[in-house]
Amino acid sequence: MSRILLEDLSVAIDGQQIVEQIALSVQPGEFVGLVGPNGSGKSTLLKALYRVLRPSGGRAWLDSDDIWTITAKQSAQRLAVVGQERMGEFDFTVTELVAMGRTPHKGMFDANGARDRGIIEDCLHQVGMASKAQRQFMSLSGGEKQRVLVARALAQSTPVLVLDEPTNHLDIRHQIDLLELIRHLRKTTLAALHDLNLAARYCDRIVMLHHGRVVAEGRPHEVLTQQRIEAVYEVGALVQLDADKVPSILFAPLQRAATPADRPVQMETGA
Ligand SMILES: Nc1ncnc2c1ncn2[C@@H]1O[C@H](COP(=O)(O)OP(=O)(O)OP(=O)(O)O)[C@@H](O)[C@H]1O
Repeated sequence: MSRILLEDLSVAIDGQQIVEQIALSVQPGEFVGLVGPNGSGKSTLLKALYRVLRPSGGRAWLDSDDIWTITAKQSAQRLAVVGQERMGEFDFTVTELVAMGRTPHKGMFDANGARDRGIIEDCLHQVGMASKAQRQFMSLSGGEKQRVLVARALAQSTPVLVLDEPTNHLDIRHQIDLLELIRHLRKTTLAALHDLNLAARYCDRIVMLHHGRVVAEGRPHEVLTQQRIEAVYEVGALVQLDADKVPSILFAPLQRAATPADRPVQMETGA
């Protein structure tokens, strides 16, 4: 089990601070959701963690190692990523692509052994893509591609997962399936998520960014309050807590939610 710790982490692009002095931890086996409006710095922060953008200040630790001081191979053995970048022009079958996840565990010329093949098959099953194992990746739908990229990350067999909008392109059933899977795996997971209701239901903790800074951190019901959502996202929000204190949120344009008559339409109970 591994722990992520960001200490005063800042990232600048072209001399402009994009995220500033981020303090954040993900404990072993914890699933932490990174939320915030468009442009708040979620991807930038994650890129500093998965070694695409070098921090301009502070440190990113993986247990007792600064993530920027270990080798790429060591990092890939410990931390798997589903980023927002799409694959280039090269085409592979689904199996070939997921097999790339095994690379950090092998020597340069090692072929996939029976154990690797078993892991690849298992990961494809986990994301519901086993039936398309022989398809060309480029021929898949957006959601199918996303699930294959998740399978590749799982095939890396790392204790840590870093996911940038992993539910991108997925229909609601596959969003739920994926978040159920991530929660069930109990890896140390930091994921940027846009859907606050799903983040509330599946994350152990939520960190909210705004203008490149952490504005709130804690359990979902502590972070996702009406006042905070309205201030940060500039939308009206009605927040209800269930018996387990899991928030569910109804949204509306801010000005329309200001008066009770204009609040979001009540959910029909069917009763
Ligand atoms: N290469 C770049 N050059 C200039 N500005 C950049 C670059 N990459 C990111 N930014 C800016 O940094 C800010 C944060 O971007 P980032 O992608 O981290 O936000 P985000 O929270 O992930 O947004 P979204 O929810 O839209 O994916 C944005 O204003 C973005 O325009």
